[in-house]
Amino acid sequence: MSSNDRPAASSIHCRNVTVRFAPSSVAVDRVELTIQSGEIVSLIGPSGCGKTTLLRAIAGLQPMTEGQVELDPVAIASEGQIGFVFQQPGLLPWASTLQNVLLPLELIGRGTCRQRREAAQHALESVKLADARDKRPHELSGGMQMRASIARALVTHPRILLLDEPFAALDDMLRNELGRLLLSLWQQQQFTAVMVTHNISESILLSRRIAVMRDGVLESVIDNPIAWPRSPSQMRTPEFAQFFGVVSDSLRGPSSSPTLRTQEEAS
Ligand SMILES: Nc1ncnc2c1ncn2[C@@H]1O[C@H](COP(=O)(O)OP(=O)(O)OP(=O)(O)O)[C@@H](O)[C@H]1O
Repeated sequence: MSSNDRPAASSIHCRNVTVRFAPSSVAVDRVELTIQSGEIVSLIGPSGCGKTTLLRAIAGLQPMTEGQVELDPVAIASEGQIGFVFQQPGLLPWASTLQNVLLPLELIGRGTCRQRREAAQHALESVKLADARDKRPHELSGGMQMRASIARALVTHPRILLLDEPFAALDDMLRNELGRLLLSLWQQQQFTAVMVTHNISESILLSRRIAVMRDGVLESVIDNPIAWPRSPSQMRTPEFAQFFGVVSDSLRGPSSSPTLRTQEEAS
C-alpha cells in the first residue's frame, strides 16, 4: 500500500465500558475514555486493575457487560484495520519470518500473491528484519521475534494498533530500541495506539497521555508534557525525571498526588 492510499488513523470512544466476569467482581468499571485519531495513550495501573480487559474490549475480543466502544470511522472494525501486539510474539514456529508476517494479509485475502509478498517484505524492512526473512522463530533472538510480531501487526497498515505489554519480557536496552522503532513506525504510519505497560518510563517515552487505572476504574488521564519528537535520550532529562515522579505518585493513589487533575476535571 502506498502512502497515498494509506487510510487515516481512527479515534476510539469508550463509553461506560464495564466488564464483569462474575456478578460480584467488576474487572472494568464504567470507563469513559476518548483516544484521538493518531494519538498514543498508555494504560498503566497495578496488576489486576483491568488494563488488559479494557484493551481487549477495545479490540472487540472481550464482550462488555455494559457500555460500548465506538470507533470512528465505524467501518474500521472490519478486518485488517486493528493490529494487536501481545506480550509473547506468538509466531508460528514452523513458518519463516516472512511467512509469519504474510499471514494477516493472506487471512484477509488482500492483494495479489506478489503484492502480499512485497508488503510483507516492506514490513520486515521497516523493522530491520529483511535479512531474517527465511529464518524460523527459534533462530531469532527475543528482540527479533518481537520485531517480527510488530511487523505482522502493521503489515495491513491498521488504523489502530493495540499493544499489551509488548516489551515486558525484554531487557532495558531492547526496550529502548523497540520503543524507538515503534515511534518511528508511528511517525510513518500515524496509527492510533493504545499500549498497556507496567513500565512508567516506557509510558512516558511513547505516549501523549497516560491513563491510570485502579480496581477497574479509570482514575486519571495525565497529559504528558515531554516534547516531541521523542527519543530515549530524553529519559535522562530533569523534565522526564520530574514527570516520572508525577506518574509514580498517581500510581500510588489520589491522596499522594493532590495536584493531579484528571482529563475530565481539566476540561
Ligand atoms: N477470563 C477471565 N475470567 C475471569 N476473570 C478474569 C478474566 N480475565 C481477567 N479476569 C480478572 O479481571 C481482573 C482484571 O484482569 P486484567 O488482566 O484485565 O488486569 P491487568 O491490569 O491487565 O493485570 P496485569 O497487569 O497483571 O496483566 C482481574 O481480577 C482478573 O483476575
